[in-house]
Amino acid sequence: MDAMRVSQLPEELLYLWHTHRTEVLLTAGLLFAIARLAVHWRKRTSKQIWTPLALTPTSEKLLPIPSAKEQLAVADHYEAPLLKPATRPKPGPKRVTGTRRAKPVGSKIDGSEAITCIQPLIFYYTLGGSTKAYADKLAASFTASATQSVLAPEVLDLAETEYDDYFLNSPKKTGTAYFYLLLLPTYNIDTNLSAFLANLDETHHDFRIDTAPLSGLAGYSVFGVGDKQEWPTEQDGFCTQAVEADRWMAKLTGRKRGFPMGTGDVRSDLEARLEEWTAGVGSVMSDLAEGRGLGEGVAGSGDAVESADEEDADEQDDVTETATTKSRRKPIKRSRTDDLEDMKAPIPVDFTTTFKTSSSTIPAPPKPMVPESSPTYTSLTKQGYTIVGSHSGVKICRWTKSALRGRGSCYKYSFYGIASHLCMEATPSLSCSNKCVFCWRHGTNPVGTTWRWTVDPPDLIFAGMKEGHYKKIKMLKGVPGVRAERFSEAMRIRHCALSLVGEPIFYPHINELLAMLHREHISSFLVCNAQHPDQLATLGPVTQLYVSIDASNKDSLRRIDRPLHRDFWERFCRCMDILRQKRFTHRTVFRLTLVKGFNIDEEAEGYADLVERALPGFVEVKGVTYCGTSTAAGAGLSMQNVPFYDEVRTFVLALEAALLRRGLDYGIGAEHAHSCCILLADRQRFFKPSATSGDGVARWHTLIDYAAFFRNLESGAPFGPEDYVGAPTPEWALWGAGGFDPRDERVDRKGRPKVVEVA
Ligand SMILES: Cc1cc2nc3c(=O)[nH]c(=O)nc-3n(C[C@H](O)[C@H](O)[C@H](O)COP(=O)(O)O)c2cc1C
Ligand code: SF4
Repeated sequence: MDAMRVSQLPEELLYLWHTHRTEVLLTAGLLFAIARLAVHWRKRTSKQIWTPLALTPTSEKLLPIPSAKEQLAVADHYEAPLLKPATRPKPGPKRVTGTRRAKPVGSKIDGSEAITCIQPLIFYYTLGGSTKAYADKLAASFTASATQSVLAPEVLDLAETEYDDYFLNSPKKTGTAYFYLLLLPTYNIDTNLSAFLANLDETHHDFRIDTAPLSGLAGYSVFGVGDKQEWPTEQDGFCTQAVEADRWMAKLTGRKRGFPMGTGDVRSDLEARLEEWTAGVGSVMSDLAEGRGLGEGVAGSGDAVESADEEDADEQDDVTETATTKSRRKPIKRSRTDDLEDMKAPIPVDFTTTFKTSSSTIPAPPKPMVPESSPTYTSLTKQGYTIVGSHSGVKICRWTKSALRGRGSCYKYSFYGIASHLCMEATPSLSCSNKCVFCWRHGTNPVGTTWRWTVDPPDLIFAGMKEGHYKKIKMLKGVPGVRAERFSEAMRIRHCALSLVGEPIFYPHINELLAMLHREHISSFLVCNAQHPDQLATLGPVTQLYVSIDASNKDSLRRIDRPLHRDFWERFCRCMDILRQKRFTHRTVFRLTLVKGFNIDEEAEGYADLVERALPGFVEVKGVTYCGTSTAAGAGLSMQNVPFYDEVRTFVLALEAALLRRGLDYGIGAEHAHSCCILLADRQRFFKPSATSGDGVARWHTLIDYAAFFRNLESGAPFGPEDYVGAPTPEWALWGAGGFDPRDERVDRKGRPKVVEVA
């Protein structure tokens, strides 16, 4: 029986298994999981508590848990992650944190190290000996004027100079900052000078060397000695090696051109040019010694706003320039608004928020038009305006910069002989009584039919304008291509265009301001908008008096000028009659700004009627310049409204014909294709035989004899525009010749030479 039960046991077990296998398996799995968890928990606990510190004798003894401080102290050895969960390093480039310190460019001269004196070093190169003689003369002049802060110069012959000592590293002496003066002739043959220039080039491009190894210098300036008889212009080769040296030095010093490069012709003006340059360089070194730096706008020494052109030039000069060098300056967004006068001032500024009209019946005391604390003030200042007093402004126009670089003046040079680098553009009233569609200011400027602001005295305005203008000119001294002689000339204002923004005639003391200009022999061009007949009637002497004629009839004028005065047409017509009277005492000009779709089509006859009514001496016809702002676009203006030069020409011919039909003898006296501007002039008065030529041939005489204007004015006797007619209009400015002075270099937007095409 027992044996039988035993034999049945496997079967029973199998049966039990089949019946309970699920429970058995589940129980086993659960037990296994509990066991695993227990083992795992034990491991963690033991790791946390029992792991001995490295280098500590191993023992089975329970060790105390180290404090956080202790853990940090042994961080290299202790396995910290269980106390502070480890963060996995993110894949990707290693991130370096911390503050990057800016390299102290020019810190020596900007005060991080005390500089007690400037040491000028005069480098020269010579083959024939003349440049050495000039270098010695320069040294003698600086030695004579040496002080404790600007030392007597050392003179170094480049042929005997170790380049690496001076052009790879700059000399170092505690408390001394060095200023390099380079006097260089030009040779179109291979000389040591070519090797010197090649060395500068190599240093700049050597990737092992900082791109500006000479940035520790206080500054530098180059003077070129050349021969204009054989090499009349820079393009022909005049002083090209000096130009090249100047360019390399700008790069090697981190743009520390202390004074514009000077050039002199050995056969004519060298002595005079060198004298000017010496004076300029001398004053810069004195400024440096007195801690005033190189001046705003010169890289490495301050505000670079006005040096935007340098960036352009460098891009064009050196396409391999590194990002490091470029990143020194923020690219400056150029607006197309530089030629302010052309477009009635085109930068949008919100004046409206500042001047809310009071609902009170008690008249509020007058307020400043543009207070210093206003956003308008900040905005205008940022855009390069200098706000003078509380309602006047001054700004350097792009033509002034262009003329300083020998790249041409504005149309007023071709028509009237005004060199742009001698001209100051300003206004004594930023406010106006129109909202012209082609003006950026509409709806945003302080407008009004009467003057309702505080009035600044004219002497304050005049002094502030000059100060602002000269300050801006000085900012340009480090800009590449600025010519030393033009820079020196620019430090004496000869002309003032009162036309920047607003309505100059609105200023209650306009006559006093004009008299102040004239007393300093600064000629005056005043532009007004034919809305202030009373002020026009009482206007005193002006060298040239403009009236903007933006439309030929009432409807068109309302559409385009959007005047504030209800009686705008009556005012306009009265101004025409006053101008007719004034033609005997003033040189009067109509300025027509052509806006396609607004005031060109079929208006020639209407304009001819206005000319017949006012009989201006001249009619300037100019295509509008689109300023590309949203405000202009909001006024319905786009590039489509800018006429082509051909269209301006066609219009002028139509106007000339319309005038002739009325028996008015006007003809085309000059043109400036570059500004899309053409000048019609009264033949009776300005087309005549020249007094100087003596050949009896009649010629256009649109230029002004400024000296004669002041002579007449100071004589006290009555005089008229015929009394200060200048020399004949230059051949290159006449109709069909284009109007660009061939002595200037014409360049495109990138500074490349441009071929002048004329019809
Ligand atoms: C062979 C030769 C080539 C010259 N090439 C130029 C030139 O390309 N551009 C220029 O402006 N002057 C040129 N010159 C004029 C010299 O720069 C000028 O005479 C200068 O005063 C020479 O200076 P130095 O006497 O110190 O050597 C050249 C003169 C010579 C003799
Ligand atoms: S007249 Fe003077 S301000 Fe006007 S565009 Fe010419 S240079 Fe500039």
